[in-house]
Amino acid sequence: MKTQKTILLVINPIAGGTDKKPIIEAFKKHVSQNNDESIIYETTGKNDKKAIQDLITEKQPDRILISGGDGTIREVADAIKGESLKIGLLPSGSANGLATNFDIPDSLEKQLKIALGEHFIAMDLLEIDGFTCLHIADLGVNAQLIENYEKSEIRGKLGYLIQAFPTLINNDFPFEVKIECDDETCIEEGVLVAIANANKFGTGAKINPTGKMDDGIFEVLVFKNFSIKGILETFYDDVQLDPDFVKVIKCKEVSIHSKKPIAFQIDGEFMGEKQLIKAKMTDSKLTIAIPKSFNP
Ligand SMILES: Nc1ncnc2c1ncn2[C@@H]1O[C@H](COP(=O)(O)OP(=O)(O)OP(=O)(O)O)[C@@H](O)[C@H]1O
Repeated sequence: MKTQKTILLVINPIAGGTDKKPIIEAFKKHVSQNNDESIIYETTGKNDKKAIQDLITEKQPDRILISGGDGTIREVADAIKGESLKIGLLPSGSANGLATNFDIPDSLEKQLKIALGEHFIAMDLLEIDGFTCLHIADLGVNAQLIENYEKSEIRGKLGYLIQAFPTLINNDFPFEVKIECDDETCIEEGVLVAIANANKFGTGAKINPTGKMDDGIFEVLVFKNFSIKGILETFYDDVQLDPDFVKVIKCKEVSIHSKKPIAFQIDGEFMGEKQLIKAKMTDSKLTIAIPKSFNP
């Protein structure tokens, strides 16, 4: 009988622009302390999904730890779709929206204990226009902000704030959308339409306080007001879900139509300008090791 476990680390060497040696060393130490076997796969940015799938077939790992940003987690989620493999998170990207949602701590030692621990969530996975979405996608002001931020030189929250003002003065906002959900169709005007499985943006702002990540349902949120103060509070603080400010629709499938092309993003990645977006809840779940204190 196989008693020794095999733990695969998928690590993105360029994520967050940081040196990954300390992560690799700490990973090896923790795995060997448990008398388990460690395997390391460094992503290349080309054909990683296939390489990860081949490694899984060959080595049959018991768990996959992921060190990178949301892009690397999405790559692994796509590679293991339909399999019941457990994953753990060692966030090291410039954007770690999913880890922020699970309150994963900053300390690498604590991250490793959680990632190799026995407390899990079976997280819902959304499919939006053929792409996997882990936590939040949106149309409008936030996606525009991400595009402007990607083009700018200033990083971190300050970079977002500096970009916020020209973004908000953009003539495209507010915009009108037709939303066709499970059994509801409505026309709304807003500055941001979010499709949310999670509660928080990568900035930590709790935009969807009633959302649960394992309930088989997602929320469509329409932020209606064109108020700079309201929008900034939405990004950086917890929002009050005042129905005058935000409409919330719970559903399993949605089509969102806009008369004009509007900036769109999935999990912090700018996807271009879109007029039609189709999102649905999938049957796949992602089993993720999370802190014991996390209450989904
Ligand atoms: N060795 C590599 N060289 C160049 N790009 C890579 C490499 N490995 C992965 N990538 C790319 O890294 C991206 C994923 O990065 P991820 O989101 O995990 O980290 P990040 O630091 O948050 O990235 P970003 O700065 O784009 O937000 C993917 O586009 C992937 O193709």
